Amino acid sequence: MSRAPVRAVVLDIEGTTGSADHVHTVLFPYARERFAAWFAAHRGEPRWTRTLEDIRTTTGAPGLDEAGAVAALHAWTDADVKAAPLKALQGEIWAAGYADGSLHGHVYDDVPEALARWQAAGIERHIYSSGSAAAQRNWFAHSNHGDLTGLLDGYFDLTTAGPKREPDSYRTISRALAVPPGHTLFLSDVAAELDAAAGAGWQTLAVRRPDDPRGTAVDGHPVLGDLTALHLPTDPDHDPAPAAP
Ligand SMILES: CSCCC(=O)C(=O)COP(=O)(O)O
Ligand SMILES: [Mg+2]
Repeated sequence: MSRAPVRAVVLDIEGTTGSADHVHTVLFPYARERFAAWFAAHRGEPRWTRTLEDIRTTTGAPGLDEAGAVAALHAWTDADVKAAPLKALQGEIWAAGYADGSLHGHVYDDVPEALARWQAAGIERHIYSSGSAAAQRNWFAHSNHGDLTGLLDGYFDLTTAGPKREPDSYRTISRALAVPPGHTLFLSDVAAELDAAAGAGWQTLAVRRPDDPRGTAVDGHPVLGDLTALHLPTDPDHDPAPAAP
């Protein structure tokens, strides 16, 4: 069965466009070591109150104090829980690390060229990650290949789309993009995310990097080792920039 031409590519970060190892051994510890200092530095400010409230709501513990909130952040980090307050605070702490040059985002060598190829073909390019949209943007703005944000059209996260393993999240993105699901391609290293996207009617392809310790297979999905050979046919019936009426 032939597939509809792709009008939008949506890409995962960790394990797909960038190194999962870099996220887990560089970014996560960087934020983990700074949660307590962040609370101490911002005590009593509106963002301190808002963050504490968000953590209380997410943990279901209305009486949680600052020390309890830091403990929850540590526990979520250690278990890689995709909790929105954790992702927001990680993004804020990482931003300072990018700004002072102590952090960079890792992007695999084939990714900039693939994004540029799709851009030239008039195909939209969006990121969907559990990291906050601000964290995603900073990752690509401060990557090992320089500032790649000019190759990307937008960023979806837990707060704007929802969890990555639920088809409804992909339906939300489809509405935001105004691109039909069948014309949207999702690339990820995680079978459950690909299953959810397929459940929303999207096209899917798995990506498993050769350095991934989980091996090269992704349950039930055709797999690419990189994006070099992913040449997407353009849609002759679709003008990505229609003239104003
Ligand atoms: C640069 S965004 C940081 C990645 C992150 O925090 C994360 O949890 C990765 O989630 P993903 O959905 O990209 O697997
Ligand atoms: Mg991933």
